[in-house]
Amino acid sequence: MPNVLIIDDEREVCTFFLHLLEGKGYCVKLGSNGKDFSAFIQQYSFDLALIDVKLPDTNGLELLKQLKAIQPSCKAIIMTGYSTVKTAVEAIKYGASDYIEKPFDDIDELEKTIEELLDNKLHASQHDMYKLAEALGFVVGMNKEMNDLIKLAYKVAKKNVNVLIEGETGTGKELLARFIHQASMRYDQPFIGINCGALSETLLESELFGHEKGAFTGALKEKKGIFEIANRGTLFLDEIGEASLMTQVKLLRVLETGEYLRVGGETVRRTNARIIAASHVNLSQAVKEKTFREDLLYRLDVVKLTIPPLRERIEDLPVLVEHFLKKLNCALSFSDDAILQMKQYRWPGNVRELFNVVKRAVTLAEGETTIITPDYLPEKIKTETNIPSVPSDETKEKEMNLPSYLTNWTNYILSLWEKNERRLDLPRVFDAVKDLEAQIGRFFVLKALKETLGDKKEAAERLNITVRQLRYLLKEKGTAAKE
Ligand SMILES: Nc1ncnc2c1ncn2[C@@H]1O[C@H](COP(=O)(O)OP(=O)(O)OP(=O)(O)O)[C@@H](O)[C@H]1O
Repeated sequence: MPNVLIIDDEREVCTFFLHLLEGKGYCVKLGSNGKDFSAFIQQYSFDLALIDVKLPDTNGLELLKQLKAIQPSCKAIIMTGYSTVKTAVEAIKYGASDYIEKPFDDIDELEKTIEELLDNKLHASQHDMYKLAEALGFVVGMNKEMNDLIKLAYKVAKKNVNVLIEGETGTGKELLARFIHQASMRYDQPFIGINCGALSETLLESELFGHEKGAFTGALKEKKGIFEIANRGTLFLDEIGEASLMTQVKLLRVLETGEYLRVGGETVRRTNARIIAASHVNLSQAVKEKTFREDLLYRLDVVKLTIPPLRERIEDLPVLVEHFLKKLNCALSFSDDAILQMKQYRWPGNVRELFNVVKRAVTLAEGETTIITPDYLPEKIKTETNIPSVPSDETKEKEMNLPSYLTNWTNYILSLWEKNERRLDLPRVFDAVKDLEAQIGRFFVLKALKETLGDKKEAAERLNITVRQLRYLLKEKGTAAKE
């Protein structure tokens, strides 16, 4: 019989779950604060915990972290009010299986979610997730960050929240947006994309909101905007960072109220389109530079998904190449050294650039050979080598991705080893070795900090180093290397 823990300070919520779950034969424990949680978690082992975000003495995220540290196999659902949806999405990143919004208006859906978690159907739904990605030609690969990203995307797809996708050009932002649309309840409604950078201000406004006849010179007929066409579907606002400040104000109004006016119109119209916005520039930075409105960013990034650049998931290059060869219907293959060379390149144009390189190589090689060697690669790929990327401060929270760093590092050293060139820049190898030491130190520190909920002293003790060394490994400013 599954053991379920409910932590909520609203009596009615607790009573509701007690009736619902005891009726199914589950064993239910009720608590109303962090203290109750600690007492129960020491005493019993749970299969599922439903935790409210807002509690009188703590918040649900803290409890979730403790739960995952003490009873990692216990599933968790976070309960939230609409205004705390952002926190709920954070919770999924910390290991919650799902979140539910209060008040609960779809009890059947709620029961289904709970039953699926307890029956371990999560695995089956992940299977569906990979099948959907495959059907859309979206290669997920082995990279942990990409896998976490797609799992989060799949979970939030079913919720009616706006999503912001950030990532360098060509990383697959639009493909991910399509994946979210297909995984959502809106899959049978239109998915409409618009590039906010490609149109002038007036045209963009008229594309978004539509216009009335005679609204401006050239507006000979009335026209529906894409907010109207994508109603009940998904609206993909690509390069949102390029929208003018005026357009941003108008977008903000629609996002706040769901209402808008056609250009030159007076009738207030409503839209129920779900917004997925994408940007290759970092919008928080754009806010600092005053080119993007903070209130609009707040509305858009209820869920933020950042796609890593290809060079940070280079272990997946072979499977992407394989996928593109299939897509091109081509029986050729790449030689090992061609793949190795490609792994050394920085790929500023990311997956799109990779696709173009594969297409070019296939065109050149067809009729000449069945194995594509480095000779068929562009000159820049043959000459440029890529030092394994050092995780930036901004990504340090989410990465925890030691295996992928180690794979990159090993590939890099092996490529130098196997290059068989007469000259080798040994100091570069030494730099890479130094980098390896620093990064491994940092990965262990980040892991320890996660386990100690950010307590630097405790983390340093666990690692047998001083707090000062720990801060140095985190590259905190003003910390000297040695004591
Ligand atoms: N994970 C992937 N699997 C398969 N194909 C991919 C993947 N990521 C990107 N692509 C392909 O790369 C190309 C660029 O992808 P997409 O247009 O989604 O990128 P983007 O980030 O939206 O680009 P931009 O910033 O230039 O708008 C497309 O042809 C897409 O199919």
